[in-house]
Amino acid sequence: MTSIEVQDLTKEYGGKRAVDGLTFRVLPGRVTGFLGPNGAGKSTTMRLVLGLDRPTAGTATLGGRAYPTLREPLRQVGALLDAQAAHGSRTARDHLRVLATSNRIPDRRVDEVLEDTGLASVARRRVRTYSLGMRQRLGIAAALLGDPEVVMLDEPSNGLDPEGIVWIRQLLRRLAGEGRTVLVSSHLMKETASFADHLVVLGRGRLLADTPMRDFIDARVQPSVRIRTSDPAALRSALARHGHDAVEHPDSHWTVHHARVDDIGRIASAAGVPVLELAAEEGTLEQAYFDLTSAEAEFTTQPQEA
Ligand SMILES: Nc1ncnc2c1ncn2[C@@H]1O[C@H](COP(=O)(O)OP(=O)(O)OP(=O)(O)O)[C@@H](O)[C@H]1O
Repeated sequence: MTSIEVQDLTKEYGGKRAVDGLTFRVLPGRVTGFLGPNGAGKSTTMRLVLGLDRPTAGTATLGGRAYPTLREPLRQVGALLDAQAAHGSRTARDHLRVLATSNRIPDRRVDEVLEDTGLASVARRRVRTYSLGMRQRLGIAAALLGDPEVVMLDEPSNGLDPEGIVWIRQLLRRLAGEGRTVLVSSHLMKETASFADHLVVLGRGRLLADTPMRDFIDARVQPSVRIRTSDPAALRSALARHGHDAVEHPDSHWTVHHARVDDIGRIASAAGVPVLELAAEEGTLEQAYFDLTSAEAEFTTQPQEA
């Protein structure tokens, strides 16, 4: 199977570095979430991998080969970069047939991907009548047309309805399960957490993290414990005796920060505190991401004077 290799990659636009000495690999069999603030260089990196732009320095290859040297590129890598790319006056089916013919892909794949992306019933409508979500689906259909080993999608959930969001999650998991190399950029942290195994995070064109998603979160967010009791005074003093600080919430549950659920359970039980509810609160990708990128954002929102 094919991986994406980015090596010492740099891209300057008019002296400004959009991508700055990047090195990472995207491996087959897992979904890699591609994260970073606006302007971090995600789209530029994808464009460089697809040969749509030339690097100032370094290389971006697929299975060791530069995109322009691939003999039948759509069969090796499918990408969604810009959902507006399809010609508005064509039907979705014609758009895909043109792509299939020019890449020597059998016509039956057109019907398969239309079916896969839920567009079969609207395939004879002109693309200009499509909603943003339908265009996204069409872009994904085009990316999958050549049954490629590598799939790169730039913000695929954009414009999708709730059902579409569940669909894309399942699609990405399936593609990775089939052993493909899947790179997906997104600004939606809950979404990314639901489909990614691994993360590559950029900030100002540089690599900030290249790590399994679970490790990324665990390294940055301390776990906490949620607990509810009918005897708050007893809970508070039992926790205090063990050096834990607890915060009470209006709905009468408590959060114990920097704590593990096993330890808090034992403390409560040993002190005879009646426990109505006890749960581990895992750190979220969103918390970990903000922890990493807060100092890196290219555009930070300035508080407005009232
Ligand atoms: N064709 C171009 N000409 C000049 N500057 C560009 C060009 N393309 C990208 N840039 C600049 O390169 C930087 C990286 O942009 P890029 O679109 O790759 O970021 P991104 O991480 O994809 O951002 P977003 O999350 O907003 O899509 C930005 O400062 C952007 O303005």
